Amino acid sequence: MAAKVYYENDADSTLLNGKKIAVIGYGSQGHAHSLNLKDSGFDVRVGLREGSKSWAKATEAGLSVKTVAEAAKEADIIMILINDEYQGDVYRESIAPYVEEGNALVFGHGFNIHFGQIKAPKGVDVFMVAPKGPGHLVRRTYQEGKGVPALIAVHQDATGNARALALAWAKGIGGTRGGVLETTFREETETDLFGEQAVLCGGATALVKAGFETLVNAGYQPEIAYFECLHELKLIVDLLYEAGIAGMRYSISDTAQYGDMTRGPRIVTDATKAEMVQILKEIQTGQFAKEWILENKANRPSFNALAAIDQESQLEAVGKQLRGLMSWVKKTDVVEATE
Ligand SMILES: NC(=O)C1=CN([C@@H]2O[C@H](COP(=O)(O)OP(=O)(O)OC[C@H]3O[C@@H](n4cnc5c(N)ncnc54)[C@H](OP(=O)(O)O)[C@@H]3O)[C@@H](O)[C@H]2O)C=CC1
Ligand SMILES: CC(=O)[C@](C)(O)C(=O)O
Ligand SMILES: [Mg+2]
Ligand SMILES: [Mg+2]
Repeated sequence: MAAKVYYENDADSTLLNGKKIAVIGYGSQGHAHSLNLKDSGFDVRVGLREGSKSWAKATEAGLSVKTVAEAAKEADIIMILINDEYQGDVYRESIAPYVEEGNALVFGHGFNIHFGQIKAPKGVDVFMVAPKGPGHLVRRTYQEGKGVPALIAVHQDATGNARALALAWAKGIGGTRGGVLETTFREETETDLFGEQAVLCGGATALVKAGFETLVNAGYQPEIAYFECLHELKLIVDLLYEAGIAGMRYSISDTAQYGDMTRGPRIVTDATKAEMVQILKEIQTGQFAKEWILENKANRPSFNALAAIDQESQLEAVGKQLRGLMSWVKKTDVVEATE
C-alpha cells in the first residue's frame, strides 16, 4: 500500500495532557470532538456565541461552555468547528485577537485556509484533523469503541510539534481506531468538496430522487418506490462498506449483478463523467468557493429555495411516514433534530 496509515500505536495522545483545548462550535463535528476528547480525559471547553441554542446542550453534556472569545483566550489549542462560511468573520472578530505564539489553530476541513479566508499569524501551529464521516457518527462510533477514519494535515509548523499534535487529536477523537492518513490542506479541501458534491451527497441524493420519480411517474406505488430507491440503498451500501463491490455482488442475485454490470454504466455515462471533471475544475479554480461565499453574503437565496423544494417533495413525505412505521429504525439524535 502506498499511503501510510496511522493507528493507535502511532499516536501519542499524552501530548494533549495539560493543554487547554477550545472547541469552537457545538454542531455536528463540534459536539463529537469536544465530547470524545473529554471522554478521552482532556481539558475541553466549548466556545459558543451568546444566546446559542447549543449552550444548554453542551452544558448538560458536562462541558464547560464560554463565549468564543473567552474560550479562545484561555486555550492553547483552538479547534474551529463552526460553519465554513462563517469562520472567517468569527475568526477575525473573536479568535484572532487572542491567538498567542505557540498556540495551535486547528480545522476540521481545509476550506478557509486553502481558499485564503483565514490568514493565521506566524508563530502558531496550523493543522487539520478531518474525520471522513458525519459528526454524529464520529460520536456514535467512539462510544461503541470504534472510530471514523480521519485525515491530518499541517499547514504551518511553528513549534515543531504540529504533526504529532494532529495525530494526538485524531487519537483523542477515535480517528486512529479507524485509520489516519496524512494529506495537505489543498488535497483534503478539493477531494472533500468533490466527494460530497459528486458522490456522497449530491450524487447519491440525485440518484435516489431520479429513481423514485421514474417509478412514481410510471404509476408504481410511491411506498414501493421509496423502499426500492432509498431504504434499500443503505442495505446495499452496508455491504459495499463491509466487503467492497465484490462482497456486495456476492450477496445479491446473479440477476441483480448482471443488471448492475450492464445497466450501471448507462446511468453514469461518459457525459456524467465529463460533468464530474467540470465540477472538480470549479472546485480547483475556487469558482465553487466564491459562489458559496457570495451566496452567504446574499443570505442564501438559492440554498433556502432548493432546500424547501426537497423538503416538500413526495419522496420525503412518504419516507417520513414509512420510517415512522419501522420500529427498528431508531429515533436517533439526527431523527429527533429533523422530524
Ligand atoms: N458535518 C460534518 O460531519 C463534517 C463537517 N466538517 C467540517 O466541520 C466544520 C463544522 O461543520 P458542522 O459540524 O457541519 O457545522 P454545524 O452547522 O453542524 O454546526 C455549526 C456550529 O457553529 C456554530 N456557529 C455558527 N455560526 C457561528 C457564529 N457566528 N459564532 C459562533 N458560533 C457559530 C453553531 O452555533 P449554534 O449552535 O449556536 O447554532 C454550531 O454550533 C466545518 O468546517 C465542516 O466543513 C468536516 C467533516 C464532516
Ligand atoms: C460528512 C462530510 O464528510 C462532509 C460531507 O464532507 C461534510 O459534512 O462537509
Ligand atoms: Mg467529508
Ligand atoms: Mg465536507
